[in-house]
Amino acid sequence: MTTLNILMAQMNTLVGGFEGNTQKVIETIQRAEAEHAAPVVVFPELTLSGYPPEDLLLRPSIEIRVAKALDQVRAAMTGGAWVILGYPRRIGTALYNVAGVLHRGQVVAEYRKQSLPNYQVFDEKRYFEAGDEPCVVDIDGVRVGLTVCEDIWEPGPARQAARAGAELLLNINSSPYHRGKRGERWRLVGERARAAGIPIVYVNQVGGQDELVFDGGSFAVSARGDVCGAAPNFEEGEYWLQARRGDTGIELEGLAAAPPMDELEATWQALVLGVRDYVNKNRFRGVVLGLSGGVDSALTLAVAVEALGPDRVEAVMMPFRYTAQMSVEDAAEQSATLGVKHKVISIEPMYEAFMTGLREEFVGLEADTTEENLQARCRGVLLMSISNKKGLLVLTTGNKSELAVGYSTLYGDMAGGFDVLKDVPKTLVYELCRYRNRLGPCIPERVIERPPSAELRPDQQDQDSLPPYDVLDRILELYVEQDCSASAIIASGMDPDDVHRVLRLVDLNEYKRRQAPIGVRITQRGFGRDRRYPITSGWTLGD
Ligand SMILES: Nc1ncnc2c1ncn2[C@@H]1O[C@H](COP(=O)(O)OP(=O)(O)OC[C@H]2O[C@@H]([n+]3cccc(C(=O)O)c3)[C@H](O)[C@@H]2O)[C@@H](O)[C@H]1O
Ligand SMILES: Nc1ncnc2c1ncn2[C@@H]1O[C@H](COP(=O)(O)OP(=O)(O)OP(=O)(O)O)[C@@H](O)[C@H]1O
Ligand SMILES: NC(=O)CC[C@H](N)C(=O)O
Repeated sequence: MTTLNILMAQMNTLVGGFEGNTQKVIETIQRAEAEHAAPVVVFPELTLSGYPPEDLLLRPSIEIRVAKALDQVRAAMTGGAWVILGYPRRIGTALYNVAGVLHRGQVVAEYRKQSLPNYQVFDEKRYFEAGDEPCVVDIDGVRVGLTVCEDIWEPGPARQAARAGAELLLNINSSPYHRGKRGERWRLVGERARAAGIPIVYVNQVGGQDELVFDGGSFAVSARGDVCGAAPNFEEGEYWLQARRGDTGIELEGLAAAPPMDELEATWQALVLGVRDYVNKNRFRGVVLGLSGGVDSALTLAVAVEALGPDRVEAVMMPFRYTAQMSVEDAAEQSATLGVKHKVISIEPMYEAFMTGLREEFVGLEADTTEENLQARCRGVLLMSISNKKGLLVLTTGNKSELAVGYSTLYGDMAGGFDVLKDVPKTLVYELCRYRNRLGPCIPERVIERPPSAELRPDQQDQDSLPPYDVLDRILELYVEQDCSASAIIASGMDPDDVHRVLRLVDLNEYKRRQAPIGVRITQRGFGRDRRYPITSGWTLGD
């Protein structure tokens, strides 16, 4: 009876980092060969280039880099491993997203991805041509079919592989996280396995890449469609399973089930991994942020410390005349609890200096949001100066609800490099704060309990100018994530005035979002690559 020892290489690659990625691939193959004579080592989609390589795929030297990396892998294959590896491959004038099968130093087969995703954050038709053929390889007596990521989201390719004789399907992936995606994948791949009548091994990459977080969670599904084992989410690792020939076909076993993870924990992990990889892969020493005593910066600090450790995180409280004493105290308390460097710098002198400089310009003009924005801008200048001097990335703290309605100041609290909560609605910010505090002391309770305020004028509260956050977030979810019209949102029971006001703000503030830093995507519709609206537009608002 044939047994294949399959290694799921749930790897964290660096986009464009061919040398490092290749080295990791080689080390993984060598470790696998030390365990078994002829292991099947399965890597994620576009392993050598990382995913998504975007316009690096258009650079003339891409082929040379891929060829060099492949040569290095082939030369290092001194044992009996079968390696399934992802890379871009030019054939004639066309570029394909391929899964190559390497054995004894040779590329013995190449499968060309057939379904090219071109929606949400995906843009593969800009770069790749689609393949149209199945690829089935005999690996030690088992007929193994190959597919690449989006292929499994459509019914065709798995069935096609089974018709071509595949008894087992290996699907290599670069599948980013969004809330609920693990369940979606399990159901979908289960259906495909049942329909094709063969088991499927699904190998995903892990790690942060700009706004995307790949959550790993590689898994195996039986021909009946049942998940028969899963690797952990959000962790790089190598996980073995066995494929054996049973009475009714190939059976998968030996992969333990990773403990279930609820969606709040998964979201927390996604934010942490997103920040860690962005900071480390861009070689920052650490991060700095403005800590106000409010929930957004409190949660941002908590994520940063989990991602990087307290020694790489600095918090700066920058009080002004409207800052409550409670805010100063709470910020200091959280910094002390987490053990981060905490600095207090008053913005009074710079604010006064700016107002003095503007005095003549502003003669006869009423005080308005200009003065409020100036406070935020003084803070932005201080944080960016600290960033420049110390090589620390400035984390901004704006959440999805604020970014949606433009409730933030350009070149003020929007100044910075990475917005941790960019895709986290305010109501979820609160849930995440409570989740974090259940793990151990972190955010002072008072920060979570008090009504949110930007403290830009006396006694200001966010809810003075916006509907309550639960209402706001419901409207935003329907409009931004589910593409509902104003009338559909009103028909769902929301107040018409609230709906019109919020939708108008969302549409008007496209210009602001276009200048916002990137941040971790955790929903199916973030304010990043998957929402592209014109700024200059004559479209009737809200329809
Ligand atoms: N279409 C367009 N294309 C390009 N630029 C455009 C533009 N429309 C306006 N602008 C520019 O943008 C400026 C207006 O934007 P900006 O300067 O940001 O100021 P603005 O949006 O007018 O004011 C900021 C708002 O955010 C609130 N806020 C600020 C800070 C923190 C928080 C919080 O709670 O976290 C809330 C604050 O209370 C105020 O309501 C205009 O003066 C103009 O220069
Ligand atoms: N006194 C302050 N000291 C330090 N940073 C501040 C201060 N006030 C505002 N900031 C920075 O500007 C961001 C926007 O703050 P603001 O208070 O205006 O709104 P917010 O969205 O309610 O944020 P938070 O919940 O963190 O207060 C804060 O998250 C923080 O990074
Ligand atoms: N790289 C891909 O083909 C990813 C597309 C796929 N639908 C996913 O999100 O998992």
